[in-house]
Amino acid sequence: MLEGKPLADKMRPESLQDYIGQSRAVGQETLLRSLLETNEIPSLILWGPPGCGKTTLAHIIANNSKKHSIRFVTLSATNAKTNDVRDVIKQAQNEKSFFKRKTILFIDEIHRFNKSQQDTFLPHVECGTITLIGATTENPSFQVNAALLSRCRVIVLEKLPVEAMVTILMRAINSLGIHVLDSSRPSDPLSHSSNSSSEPSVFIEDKAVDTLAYLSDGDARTGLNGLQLAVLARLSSRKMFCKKSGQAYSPSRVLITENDVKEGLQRSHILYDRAGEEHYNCISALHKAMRGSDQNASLYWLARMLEGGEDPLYVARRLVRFASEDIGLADPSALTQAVAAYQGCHFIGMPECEVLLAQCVVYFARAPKSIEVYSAYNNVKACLRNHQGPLPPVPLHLRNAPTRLMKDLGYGKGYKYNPMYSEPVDQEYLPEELRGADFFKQRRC
Ligand SMILES: Nc1ncnc2c1ncn2[C@@H]1O[C@H](COP(=O)(O)OP(=O)(O)OP(=O)(O)O)[C@@H](O)[C@H]1O
Repeated sequence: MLEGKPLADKMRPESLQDYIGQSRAVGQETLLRSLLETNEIPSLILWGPPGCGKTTLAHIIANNSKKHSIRFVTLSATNAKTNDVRDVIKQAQNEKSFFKRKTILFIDEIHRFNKSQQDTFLPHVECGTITLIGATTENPSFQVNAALLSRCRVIVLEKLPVEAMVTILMRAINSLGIHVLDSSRPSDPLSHSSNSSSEPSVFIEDKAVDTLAYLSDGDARTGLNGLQLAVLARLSSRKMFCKKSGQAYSPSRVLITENDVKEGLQRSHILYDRAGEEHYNCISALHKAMRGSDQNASLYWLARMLEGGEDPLYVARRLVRFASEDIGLADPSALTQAVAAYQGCHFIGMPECEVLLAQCVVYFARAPKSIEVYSAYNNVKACLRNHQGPLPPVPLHLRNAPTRLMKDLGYGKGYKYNPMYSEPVDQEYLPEELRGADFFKQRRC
């Protein structure tokens, strides 16, 4: 059972009965549930974080539709070309006109198709030649053509909660024949049960299951792969031990501990809590390392986040902020670099975009730093916050006077239009009571 395909693939549910959680999207009372049960599948966009069950839900729909002789075709936007899409559409047209058979087209990672590729489906979804099911981890409002989006029902799938993760892991644990040890009743697992088969009995601590469920951060694939690696690592270390000590490898009992699952997770997915504290700790460490001009530490914290599955756009957004907050006018092109890195990440996604972020992070670590604008702006904000009473009015000479009445009220009166003067113009731009304020030197409010 542990050899060959990843455990996550082997455990993929075949029907809605085994599909855990996501009750808001496909619970008993939902519209989608009734549509699926009556096999009235509308075009759908399944939107949710990695490993929450988008592909699985599409597979369940596929199983259902095959029973009703509906064709189900899958394409992945990461490698499909526009021609592949055209072929599928042509085939769907033939099936519809000659055999009256419907086609459901599932496109994984639909956000990776550009807008014109997405346009290819539009008329065929509209006239019912294909029912489109797209899966995406990205917000479809930005990633899917508005016209296509308006013809699809968007189903939002959520990160799987810890309890759902425990259920999914327990299903795998049971199907692998692993025994769960109850930590409230400590006993030696090696004397737990007799074992007459040629396979070793595998035990897992209950707290190891909880830890795995918690650290998988709502991603069932990560959890199942972590479990698989922990079991395989334990079994092979047992074999190694027997080999080294010259003992014959005999059927025995193997215990998977909390540490084993942590190690298993670390291998499949660097231990990193994307939603929790670790996320904020790492981004803060990256920011401080760049501020301190330490290029090695900057790269290290970047890699910790990306290898741990962090959203590259989250990091890129922080870089945009850093460019102005910490580098500012000491190197104004830093902001251009950051925005370009953000757009690049947006275009190509992970893993290709990692080097864009690395380039930007090293550039920032090496760049001269200035907080001049950042501090001055903070001084202005403090000035506004601390102001007592009503804020001063905009001086009349600085006001625009688009109407006669405004002119009559003195708007714009006495304003000196700078391009008309060859000498520096003596003119006040701050309200009267702030005259002489210098936010760049110190607060004066
Ligand atoms: N709701 C669920 N119930 C039971 N098992 C699930 C569920 N969601 C995911 N799984 C398990 O996790 C594995 C990965 O899920 P799936 O491929 O559906 O994720 P996904 O949302 O399509 O992720 P990605 O965006 O990374 O492709 C599945 O093979 C299945 O074993």
